[in-house]
Amino acid sequence: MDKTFIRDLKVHAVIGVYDFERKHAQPLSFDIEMTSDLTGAAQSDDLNQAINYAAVSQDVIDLTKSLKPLLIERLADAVATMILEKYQPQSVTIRISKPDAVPAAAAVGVEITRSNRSIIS
Ligand SMILES: Nc1nc2c(c(=O)[nH]1)N=C([C@H](O)[C@@H](O)CO)CN2
Repeated sequence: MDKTFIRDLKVHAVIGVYDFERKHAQPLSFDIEMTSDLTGAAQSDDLNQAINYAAVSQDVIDLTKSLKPLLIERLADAVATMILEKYQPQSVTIRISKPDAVPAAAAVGVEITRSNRSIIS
């Protein structure tokens, strides 16, 4: 399946369970993969037929800055739901890294995959 991807999208946002994390924004990095058939965009050469990765990036930044979640899992799920509903890929995989959370680690975080079927109930 074809993919549109965003790699290492950097966002500063409030996230975390501890008091000190609620007082200051911290860096996050997103890797996002969206599967869809890209044949229509390729044949038409029309951005409207594609998943606009610049628009997705801005929506991810805006949602992340406004949500201020405790858990990175909640953020990942909210971002996946927004992308599925607004951009209609067949599936989306979101990996979010918190590079400053555990000093001994290069980064910690989560990766989730959601498909359009999984949000239809
Ligand atoms: N699975 C998770 N574990 C932890 C999270 C999280 O969001 N998901 N968050 C924290 C703290 O906020 C941490 O980032 C501070 O070091 C701990 N574990």
